[in-house]
Amino acid sequence: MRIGVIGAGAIGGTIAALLDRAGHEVAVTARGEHLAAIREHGLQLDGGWGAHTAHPAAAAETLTTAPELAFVCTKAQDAEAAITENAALLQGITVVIVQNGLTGLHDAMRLLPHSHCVGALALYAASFLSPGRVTVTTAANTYLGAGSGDAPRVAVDAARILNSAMPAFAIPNFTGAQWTKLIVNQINAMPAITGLSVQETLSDPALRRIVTASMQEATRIGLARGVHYGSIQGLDDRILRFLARAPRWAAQAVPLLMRRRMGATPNPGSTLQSIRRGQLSEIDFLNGAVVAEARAIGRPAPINAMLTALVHEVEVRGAFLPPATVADRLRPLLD
Ligand SMILES: NC(=O)C1=CN([C@@H]2O[C@H](COP(=O)(O)OP(=O)(O)OC[C@H]3O[C@@H](n4cnc5c(N)ncnc54)[C@H](OP(=O)(O)O)[C@@H]3O)[C@@H](O)[C@H]2O)C=CC1
Ligand SMILES: CC(C)(CO)C(=O)C(=O)O
Repeated sequence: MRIGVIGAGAIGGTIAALLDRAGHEVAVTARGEHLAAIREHGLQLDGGWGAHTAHPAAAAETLTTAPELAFVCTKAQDAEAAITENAALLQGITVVIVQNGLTGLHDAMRLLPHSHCVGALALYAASFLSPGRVTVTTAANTYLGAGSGDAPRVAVDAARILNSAMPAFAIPNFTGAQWTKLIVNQINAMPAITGLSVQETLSDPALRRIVTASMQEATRIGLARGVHYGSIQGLDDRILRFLARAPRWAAQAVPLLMRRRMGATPNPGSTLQSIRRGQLSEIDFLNGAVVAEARAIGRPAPINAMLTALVHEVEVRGAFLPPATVADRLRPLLD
């Protein structure tokens, strides 16, 4: 099958390389040194799903061939430009938006009224730390769907094709699963602020306390918005309702579960990876989304607001903050 991957970074690069290994005809878009490296040496994947070098047709911005199925795998802030650039080629086909945050699928549907848009949540973790090279640090499922009911037929079909390359399944209540992933992504901010891996930040009691508090705050906002959390990554509506009201010492079981599922290979998280590359991060679509959802119902989300502000501070200063400084800055907000 002819498959296009728009934004072949950590997540898209993994999808592209594994679909190539499964025998599909893959074309990608990428930029700068990464694009040059893919053209010269191929797209090199290693880590959790083994090593493979793919040689996809690679271009900046616009796919070179019309795909029969496409994946959009940019960071949230780049998705609109990437989709618009490729809109003509995406008409009439299924387009899978692999993105954290709450708005990716909805925005794609608006931009591509003549395509079949499907959302996807990658539970695997991947690092794109040097041009042309992607490492899978945690191998795990990808879930596809749309809306709050059963998965639409196009999601089932797209999941079956992706599943030829990596574990992928269609799920019901995709909207609720996006919220569950937003709670999981509360672990992204601390590495971006401190420069440490996700595992290191969750192993530090003071930092874990903050992550637990931000997860609890985010979960309560979701519940106040009427969210029924979807079941992914060992979490579901029942566990997240527990997280929302549990004392913090008990609630930390959730970030500790995240750490255990991640395994031992250090995972910087996708937000820290952007910062290390000197790019603006996706934080406004992660902790920032919680602040926006809270504002919509006239509630504050001070911990998520502070974490968003600290990530922006690191983006501007170009220097990470020591864990003790982060703990001091958050202390007044923790009860
Ligand atoms: N990495 C991970 O482990 C996980 C990430 N996610 C989510 O998946 C999504 C993708 O993240 P990730 O793969 O880490 O991001 P990356 O930054 O690694 O990859 C995105 C790629 O898209 C490229 N890109 C952006 N805009 C365009 C464009 N207009 N044309 C061509 N290429 C473009 C970027 O180039 P450039 O670098 O030049 O901007 C980059 O190479 C995010 O929403 C993230 O939160 C979800 C689960 C795990
Ligand atoms: C869950 C996690 C941290 C896995 O890498 C992720 O989704 C991300 O990096 O954005």
